Amino acid sequence: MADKYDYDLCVLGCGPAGFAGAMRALDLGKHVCIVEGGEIGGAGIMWGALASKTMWELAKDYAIASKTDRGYRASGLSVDYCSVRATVIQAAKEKQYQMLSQIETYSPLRWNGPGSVTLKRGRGRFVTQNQVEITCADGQHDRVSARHFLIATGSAPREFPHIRADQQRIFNSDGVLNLQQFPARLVIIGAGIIGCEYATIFSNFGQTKVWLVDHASRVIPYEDGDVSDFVQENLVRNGVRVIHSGKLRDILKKPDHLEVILDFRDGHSEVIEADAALISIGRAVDLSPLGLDELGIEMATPGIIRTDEHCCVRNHVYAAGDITHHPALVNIAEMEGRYAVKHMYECAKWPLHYDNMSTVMFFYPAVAAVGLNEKGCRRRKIPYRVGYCANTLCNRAIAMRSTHGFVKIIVSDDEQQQILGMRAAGPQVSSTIMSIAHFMDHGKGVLDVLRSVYPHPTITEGIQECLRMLLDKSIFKPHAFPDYLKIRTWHPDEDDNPNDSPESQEA
Ligand SMILES: Cc1cc2nc3c(=O)[nH]c(=O)nc-3n(C[C@H](O)[C@H](O)[C@H](O)COP(=O)(O)OP(=O)(O)OC[C@H]3O[C@@H](n4cnc5c(N)ncnc54)[C@H](O)[C@@H]3O)c2cc1C
Ligand SMILES: NC(=O)c1ccc[n+]([C@@H]2O[C@H](COP(=O)([O-])OP(=O)(O)OC[C@H]3O[C@@H](n4cnc5c(N)ncnc54)[C@H](O)[C@@H]3O)[C@@H](O)[C@H]2O)c1
Repeated sequence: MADKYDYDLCVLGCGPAGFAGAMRALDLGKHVCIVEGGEIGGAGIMWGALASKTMWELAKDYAIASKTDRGYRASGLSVDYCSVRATVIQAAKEKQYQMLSQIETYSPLRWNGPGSVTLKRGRGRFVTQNQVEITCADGQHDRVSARHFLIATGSAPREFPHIRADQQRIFNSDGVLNLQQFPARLVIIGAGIIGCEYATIFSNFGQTKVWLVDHASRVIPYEDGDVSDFVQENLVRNGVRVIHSGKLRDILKKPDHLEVILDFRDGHSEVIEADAALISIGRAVDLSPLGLDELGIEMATPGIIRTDEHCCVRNHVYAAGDITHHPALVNIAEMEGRYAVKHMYECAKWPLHYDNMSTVMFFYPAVAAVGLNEKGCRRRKIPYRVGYCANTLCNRAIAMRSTHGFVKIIVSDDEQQQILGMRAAGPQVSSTIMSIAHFMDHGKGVLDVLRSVYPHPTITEGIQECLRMLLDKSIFKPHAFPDYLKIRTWHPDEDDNPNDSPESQEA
C-alpha cells in the first residue's frame, strides 16, 4: 500500500463525484478506499437522477400509450404504483451492481495491477489531518488513513424548519419510492426542476390530481419567461394546477387527509385538501458530521465549503459534486471528481470550466439548456440576437406527431455571431443539445455550424433552420410564419419593453 498511510486516496461518498474520482485515481495506479455511508450511487442513482428518470420514462410511455390521436388506441391500459416502483428499483439496482462489480474487480483481494479500490461501508468523519473514522450501520468503528482525501458526500433535500418530511404522507425526493399507491391528490411545494419533473410524472400517469405551488411568480423561475411559460402551459394542459406566489404556512396531518395551508402576498390564504405532499424547495449541504474542524477548515458560512478553481479545499483535501454548491448535476459532479484527482496527481491538462455545461429538464416535453439565456446576457450586458423556431415546421417532429417544442438559439450581435446559448424543447433534446454545446466549447459561430449539413428528417434540422434564420437564409420565412419563426435583438442601451423582457419576470 501507500507508504505510511493505508491508502493513497480516501474518497468519502460513492455518488457520481466520488465514484468518478475513485476510478480516475485507479487509472493513475493509486490505491483508493471509498467510504460510503448509504446507497452506492447516491442521489445519482437510488433516490435522484436515475430513479426519477426511470419513473419519468415509464410515465411518458404511459401518457403516449394513452393517446387516441394516432390511428390506433390501446385498450385495457392500467397502472399501479407498486409495479412502477418495482421497475424503478430494478433499474437503480442494475446500475448499482455495475458499480459494485467494477469496485470488486479492482479489489486488492484479486487485482494485482497497479492501484486498487477498497469499499468500506459506513459514514466517514475526519479525526486527524490524515485519518477518517468510519461508523458502520451496526455501530462498529473502523479507521483508515490516506495521503489525499476527496470529500464527495453530496447534498440533501432542503427542509422547512417547521415541517418534517415523514416520508409517509409528507415526502421529499428521497422518499417518493415509499409511496404505496398513487395518491389521489398530491400537492408539490417548489416548482423548480424536481417539482416540475414530479408534477410531469404524476400527471402523465393520470391517476393523481396534482397541485404545484411556488413562492415565485413562475415555474423554473431562473429560466427566461418564454421557457417558463412553455413549461407551465404544458403542465396545465396535463391537468396540473399551478399556484404562484404561495407561501406554505403549514401542513396539518388529519387522520385521513392533509390540509396544506398557503398564504398569498395579496393577503388571502388557501387550504388544499390532499393525500400526500412533496417538498422540493432546493437542496442543502450539511457539513457538521464530517469533522472538518479537525482539518482546521473554517466555515465562513455554515454549510458552505470553499474550494479553489481546482476543487481543492486545502493541501491534501479536495471536494467535488453537490457539496461544492456548483449546480447540482451528475455531469458536474463527475467532472469535478475526475478533475480533483487529476489535479491531486498533477496531470490536469486543462482548467475546469462550467460555462457550457448542458442540462436536460425532464418535463413533457423535455427542455434542454446550454450556456447563457436571455436573462444571463442582459445581466452581463452582452448585446445579442435570438432566433426561435417552433418544432411545428420540423418534418421529423411532424412525422412523430409531436410538434410541441422549439429551438431557441442566442448569438452575439456582431459579425462572428458566436453561439452564446441554446434552449430547446421537444423530442430528443437530450441528444440535440450536445451538437451545439460542442461548438460553444470551441467558441464557434453560426457560420461554423452551418458548414455541416444535417441529415433529414431529424429533429436537429430545427437547429440548422434556426441558425440559417439568424443569417436571413432560412428555407421557411418568419414573415410567412410569424408565430413559429422569430428573431429578436437586444442591446444594453435599449429600454426593455416590460412585457417582452425576460428580466421583468421574477427570479
Ligand atoms: C430527484 C432528483 C433528480 C435528479 N435528476 C438529475 C438529472 O436528471 N440530471 C442530473 O444531472 N442531475 C440530477 N440530479 C442531481 C444529481 O443527482 C446530483 O447532482 C448528484 O447525484 C450529485 O452527486 P454527488 O456525488 O455530489 O452526491 P450524491 O449523489 O448525493 O452522493 C453522495 C454520497 O455520499 C454518501 N455520504 C454522505 N455522507 C457521507 C459520509 N459522511 N461518509 C460516507 N458517505 C457519505 C451518501 O450516502 C451518497 O451516496 C437529481 C437529483 C435529485 C434529488
Ligand atoms: N434534470 C436535471 O438536471 C435535474 C433534475 C432534478 C434535480 N436537479 C438538480 O437538483 C437541484 C434541486 O432541485 P429543486 O427542484 O429542489 O431545486 P430548484 O432550486 O430547482 O427549485 C426550487 C424551487 O422551490 C421554490 N421555493 C423555494 N423556497 C420555497 C418556499 N418556501 N415555498 C415555495 N416555493 C419555494 C423556488 O422558487 C424554486 O422554484 C436542481 O437545482 C438541479 O441542479 C437536476
